[in-house]
Amino acid sequence: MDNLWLYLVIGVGILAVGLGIGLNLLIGSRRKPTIEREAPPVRPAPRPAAPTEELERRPPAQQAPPTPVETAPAPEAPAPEAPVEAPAPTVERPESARGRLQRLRARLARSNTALGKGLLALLSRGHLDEEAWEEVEDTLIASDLGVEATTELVDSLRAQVKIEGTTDEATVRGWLREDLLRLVRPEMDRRIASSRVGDRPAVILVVGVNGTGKTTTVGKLARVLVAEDRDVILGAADTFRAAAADQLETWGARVGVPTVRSDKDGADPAAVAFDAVRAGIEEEVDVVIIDTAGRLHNKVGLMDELAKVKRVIEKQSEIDEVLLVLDATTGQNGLQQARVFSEAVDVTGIVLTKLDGTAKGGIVVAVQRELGVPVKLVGLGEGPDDLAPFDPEAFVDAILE
Ligand SMILES: Nc1nc2c(ncn2[C@@H]2O[C@H](COP(=O)(O)OP(=O)(O)OP(=O)(O)O)[C@@H](O)[C@H]2O)c(=O)[nH]1
Repeated sequence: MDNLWLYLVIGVGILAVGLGIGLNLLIGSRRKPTIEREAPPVRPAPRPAAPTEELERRPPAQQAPPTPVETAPAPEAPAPEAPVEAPAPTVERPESARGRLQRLRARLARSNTALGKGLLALLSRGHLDEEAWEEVEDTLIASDLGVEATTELVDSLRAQVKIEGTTDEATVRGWLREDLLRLVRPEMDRRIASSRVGDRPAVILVVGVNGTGKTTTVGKLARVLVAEDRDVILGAADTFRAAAADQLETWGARVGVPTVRSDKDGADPAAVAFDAVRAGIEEEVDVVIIDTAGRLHNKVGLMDELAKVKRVIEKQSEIDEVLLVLDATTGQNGLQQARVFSEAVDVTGIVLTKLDGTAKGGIVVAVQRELGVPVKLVGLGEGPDDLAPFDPEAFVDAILE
């Protein structure tokens, strides 16, 4: 009988220990996945599968390899855990740069319809007296074409009307197209430096006052270049506005482009620009694009800072392109900004943003005359692919549509 009790006690003991171990295992296996499921680092995102060999050869700098995570075993049937590939973060393949302006032409036409239609209506009226010519002039001035270009255009039109003696709409449209195109200067070189120069990347510095769309433009430009199969690195040298680096990084991550930045508020922008160019050289990318601050305590401070950024970059590389971003809706203000910036840095190209929201397309001509450098890109909306290479013919056709 005593033995029976002893066996019973030992039996219950073994059962309890067994149950305890079993429970522990079960709870343990359920807890584990919550730790492992932590999101893998996604900064910066890898580039999308690219069709060219070049892209495969040169992954972007600081690219994090996909972190293997372990899947959680099904609770009902615990099975050995097998490592699997983390799902690749979605990286967008931006729209090709070619033909973007054609797609966006309707927007340009819509906002400049008053200019084109107004001019054509005036010019094909039949008898063109002084008052009518004055109206033509006013329409052109209102489009921000500038006095000089307006006078040239009106003189040319008057001469043609006098010689040909006709104001037939199709004929007038032809003259206008020719004259406007001449003013927009289709012969200017509008290519953007975006190919490696010897053994270093092309370096693009983007400048302009705050609010013109500078950071957005850098992000959109990265997309244009990625669509052209370029390897790009961004430099967030706008350290004045804390959120600018985050904004830029987000733009880059969407297309798998890394951003060199400082996490310190108010860090030295020249140092960030220097680091970005160094990363570009080390990673053998095609192009480094550097965003700069547009606001400082005063104009002199801003220009001094820009000049310093330029000097520091030039310690390791030439700057191949300085793009000045101007808001097309600001008219004379934009021209004034163009003057100030061109004194601090050699502007090589202009980006005119917000052309979708203004009838002042004439600013293209005015700003090119002011600086003697071409408009290379135009912003026609807030969408990620709403930045297009400037095409003089498509532009003039949109105005006269
Ligand atoms: N409609 C329209 N909006 C634009 C265009 N380009 C930029 N924007 C808008 O303009 C606003 C300002 O853009 P940002 O890129 O933040 O301006 P920023 O010049 O970098 O400003 P700071 O960083 O303060 O110097 C944003 O709301 C953009 O979406 C454009 O071509 N069309």
